[in-house]
Amino acid sequence: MRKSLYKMIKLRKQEQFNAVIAEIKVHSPKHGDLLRGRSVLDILRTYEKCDVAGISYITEKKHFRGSFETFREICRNTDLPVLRKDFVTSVDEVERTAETEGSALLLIARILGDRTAELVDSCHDHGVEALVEVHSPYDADIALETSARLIGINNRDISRLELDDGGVEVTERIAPLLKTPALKVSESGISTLDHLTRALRHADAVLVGTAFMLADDMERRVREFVGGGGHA
Ligand SMILES: O=P(O)(O)OC[C@@H](O)[C@@H](O)c1c[nH]c2ccccc12
Repeated sequence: MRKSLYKMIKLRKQEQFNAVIAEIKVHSPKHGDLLRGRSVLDILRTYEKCDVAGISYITEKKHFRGSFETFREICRNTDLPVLRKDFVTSVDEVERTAETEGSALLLIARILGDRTAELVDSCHDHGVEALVEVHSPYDADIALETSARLIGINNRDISRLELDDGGVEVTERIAPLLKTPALKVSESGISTLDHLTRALRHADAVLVGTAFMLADDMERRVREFVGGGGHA
């Protein structure tokens, strides 16, 4: 059964956790190798222990060294919803995602422009949730024209392939423009608890990769971000 990332974000919020989508990021253009000898499944187990809302994995090969096979393996090995990140531009890729246990697919408004709505509909037709990613007021308008129930605000400029640091001020600027019942996810460049608090003032969830992958004590770092859930 495919799990819903949308529902899991809502559930974590109800449980008074911070809704955190944790990215298993194996490589980044800026930091190079982020696995540092660990396995993808080890990282998955750590994230699972920490009550995250979902898992994100980048299948793009060239810049992020991802693989579709690893995405499948992650999906097979967890009960959490899994988001596939890639630079998807075709219905074929939506269909390929729908053949896995994956929950959601990233669609980047900057890349898809006026085809965004069509691909969102195609996701929904295939039972896959769409997370439409925006970075500018122009992208926000595109996202609002779609039926997406999840909108990601990327704090980094994806066209610069992560060579910028990205700032939470992007979320602060764009989120108020998104007048929609869709859930908002602040993505990228969130590395401190201050960034987290600022992002969650405007967004329902955050998506964090690099800061977790670089942490000396990953489990501790993720728990700090997820917070107490009322049990602390
Ligand atoms: O590692 P960070 O700064 O925490 O960011 C994670 C995630 O948001 C980022 O990997 C990302 C956001 N949108 C993307 C699109 C493609 C590839 C990667 C991404």
